[in-house]
Amino acid sequence: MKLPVVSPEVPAAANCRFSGGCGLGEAPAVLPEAIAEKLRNHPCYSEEAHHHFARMHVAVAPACNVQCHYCNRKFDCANESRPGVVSERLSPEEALRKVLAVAAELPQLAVVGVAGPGDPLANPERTFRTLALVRAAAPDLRLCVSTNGLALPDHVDELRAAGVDHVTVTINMVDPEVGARIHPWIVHGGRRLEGRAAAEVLSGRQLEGVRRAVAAGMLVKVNSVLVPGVNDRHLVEVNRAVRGLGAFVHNVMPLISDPAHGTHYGLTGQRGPTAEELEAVQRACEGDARVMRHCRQCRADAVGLLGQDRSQEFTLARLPPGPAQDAAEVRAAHRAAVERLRDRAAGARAERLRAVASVPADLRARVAVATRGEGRVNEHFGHAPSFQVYDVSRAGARLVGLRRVDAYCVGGEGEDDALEGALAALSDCTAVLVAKVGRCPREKLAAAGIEAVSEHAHAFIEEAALAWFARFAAEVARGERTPRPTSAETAGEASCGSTICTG
Ligand SMILES: C[S@@+](CC[C@H](N)C(=O)[O-])C[C@H]1O[C@@H](n2cnc3c(N)ncnc32)[C@H](O)[C@@H]1O
Ligand code: SF4
Ligand code: SF4
Repeated sequence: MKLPVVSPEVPAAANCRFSGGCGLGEAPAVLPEAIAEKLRNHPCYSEEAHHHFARMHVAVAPACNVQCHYCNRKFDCANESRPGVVSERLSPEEALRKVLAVAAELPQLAVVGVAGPGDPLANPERTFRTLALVRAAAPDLRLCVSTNGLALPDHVDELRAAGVDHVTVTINMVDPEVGARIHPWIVHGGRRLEGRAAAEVLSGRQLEGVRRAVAAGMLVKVNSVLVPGVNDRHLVEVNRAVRGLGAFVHNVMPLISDPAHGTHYGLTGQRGPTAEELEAVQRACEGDARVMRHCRQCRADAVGLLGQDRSQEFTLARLPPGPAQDAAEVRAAHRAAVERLRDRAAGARAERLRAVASVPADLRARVAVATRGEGRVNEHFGHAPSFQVYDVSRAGARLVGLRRVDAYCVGGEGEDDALEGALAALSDCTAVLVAKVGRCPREKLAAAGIEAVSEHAHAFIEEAALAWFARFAAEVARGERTPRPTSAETAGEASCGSTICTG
């Protein structure tokens, strides 16, 4: 098999000290080197790394020891990207074949994770055999596990011995009354527990698992699913508890709820949060803690850069029949190229900030960005399945979240609805930066007060955002434009056009 060539035009990573994630531009200065090293190329733990490094999930763990009201793993659709969904389950040996095939094709691959479709630690033999096989065959790849935490206290030593240094634990509550409304039952110690008793055991084990994993030197990310009316007010307490135990980053994710998924929440009409509700909880949790805002809520067999799922290219039937080449040297060259560009971009960023230094400190604007990854404005408005949303000021561009929409430019009867959905999802933005946009959507965006900006196509996101912001600030200064309040400022005024939001 031919090895892919590492492009010298690897995107300028360090255009970014965006907050959230880890703000890796600053990381080496403020974090111990051992931690900065673990962040450098992990796309989920570092907002900046997610532009340049890929992950893959291997679906070796079908069983689960907890039931969540939002999860149904029986439903599969190749086009759907959401947790728990897989096209095929793998044996550990098949997983290794797939890892090596992906590693040979994707120089950006940095992380292999087990994230289901059930729970990795409810399938310990399969999970640990997979980790051992991958470790032996491709030791430069990071290993990562995502668990509900029920069995975590029993496996921390084994995880560490397996070379896992990133663990994600889903914690939706620390109050069993709240927990009973999210997790109807668990199986623990060979017994099935229900309701409050189940939630009490689950919560105790989750917190103990986090404590032990941190003590063992692992970086712990906590995922919380935001369920409006159930744990929205409670997640600040969860945040406090897990920070107290040393969790590194908190990922507050919106509930995905649809009757077609056959989940309890879907069938009972429990809605997901609006973009504003999600942002409000993330802000409340932020304080001095790290909050992840770039999570894509991936499938349990996701492959590629976040937001660029290539899982269907790497199904078992499509893998090369023989042993795939492990292209470790190509991955190392990619890492080195990104490092060089990080150094260069750090200087370029200072220059870009100087260009907006005279903008009033209190002027800010919210912009949406259509991107396919690599840190660039490189997606057509009508093809974007989601937009990254940034708040821009003279301090730089700060990611506030991801708005998922139905791509409207796909033909068919739903086009108008999809465009309306996108307009609603971006209703608190002043501009949308795109690689291209048609005349009709441009006019509709303008009528909704959103400027479609295509002149920075293929530029790096912060570079494009600041260039647009400099022009916007000049127009505001001349009295030609009025700054628009963001949804956080108008608290609930805007509605949400997200496909993950039924509200
Ligand atoms: C499918 S789970 C697999 C790992 C493990 N069993 C767990 O729950 O952490 C991966 C992540 O997806 C989240 N998830 C599953 N279904 C979801 C849904 N409908 N909406 C939002 N998050 C969901 C889980 O809470 C978890 O954080
Ligand atoms: S613990 Fe994970 S896999 Fe199990 S039901 Fe909950 S979300 Fe699904
Ligand atoms: S679901 Fe979120 S945390 Fe997990 S791999 Fe995808 S982006 Fe990363």
